[in-house]
Amino acid sequence: MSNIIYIGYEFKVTPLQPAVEILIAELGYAGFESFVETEQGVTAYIQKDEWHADILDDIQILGSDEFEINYEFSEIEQTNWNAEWEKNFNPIVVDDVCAVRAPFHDKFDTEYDIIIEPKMSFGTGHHETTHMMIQHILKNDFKGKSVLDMGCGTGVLAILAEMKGAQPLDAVDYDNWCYLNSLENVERNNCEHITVIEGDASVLAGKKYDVIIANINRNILLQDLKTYASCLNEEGTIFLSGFYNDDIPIIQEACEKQALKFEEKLERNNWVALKFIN
Ligand SMILES: C[S@@+](CC[C@H](N)C(=O)[O-])C[C@H]1O[C@@H](n2cnc3c(N)ncnc32)[C@H](O)[C@@H]1O
Repeated sequence: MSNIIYIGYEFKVTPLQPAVEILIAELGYAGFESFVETEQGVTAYIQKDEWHADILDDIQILGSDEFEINYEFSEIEQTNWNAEWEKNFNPIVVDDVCAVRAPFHDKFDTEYDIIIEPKMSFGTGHHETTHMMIQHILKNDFKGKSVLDMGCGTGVLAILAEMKGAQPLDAVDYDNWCYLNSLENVERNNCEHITVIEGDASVLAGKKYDVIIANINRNILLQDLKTYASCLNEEGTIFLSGFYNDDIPIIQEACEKQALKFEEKLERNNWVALKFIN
């Protein structure tokens, strides 16, 4: 079991919406990785290693006159966290086709039914970027394709890609907790073709894929795009998310440098998920 220490911020928000939604989006961008919506607002978690005293300086909604937002924060033992999460995880259904739910929820009558126990890792499908990446996967052909899910979180995207016929698949995350959680979820969903790897772009040397899925964040994508592109087979496809509309020009420029051509954009709440082909 990983011994990562988290800092948890309990935000009390009045009125709740749309403030909570905006707050979660801004905190995600600042490096917070998990969120539990509560009756009074939201509790947000960030790894202690990623935290710094000015972490909330760029969270603009905290300065808004339209909402009252108070917060307290404290260090959290990761293991104390699961029960709270379980109480607050609602299942979601994307485009009436793909359900993402916890083991304790009833089964949905959808074509794809993914069971995820995310605990501390990102990827319940609640986040706009996960939702849009699921939409991209649903719309595209994965039959017989080799796939890399970079920054796999819970493994949800690799699991859906396998359900759509992809194989073999690598699901990579540098966070030990996500690595362990993806292993669990892969097994829970009876996936047989996914190899879960703990690491960053350095584990990709010499590997080749037909499709790369990377929902991470703007800076990591800009840093590692060249490596991803070098792993893409001819006529391959790459899906990128974890950034905002305003970031499109810089991401697109980086992709064009790697001879990747823009194909499609999905957008939710100012977050985007882009498709490029080579
Ligand atoms: C936004 S979450 C996406 C999770 C999941 N793929 C989804 O769509 O819900 C990004 C994930 O990338 C991982 N990550 C961040 N930087 C990374 C890096 N340099 N290499 C590998 N994984 C990374 C994080 O640990 C996190 O699990």
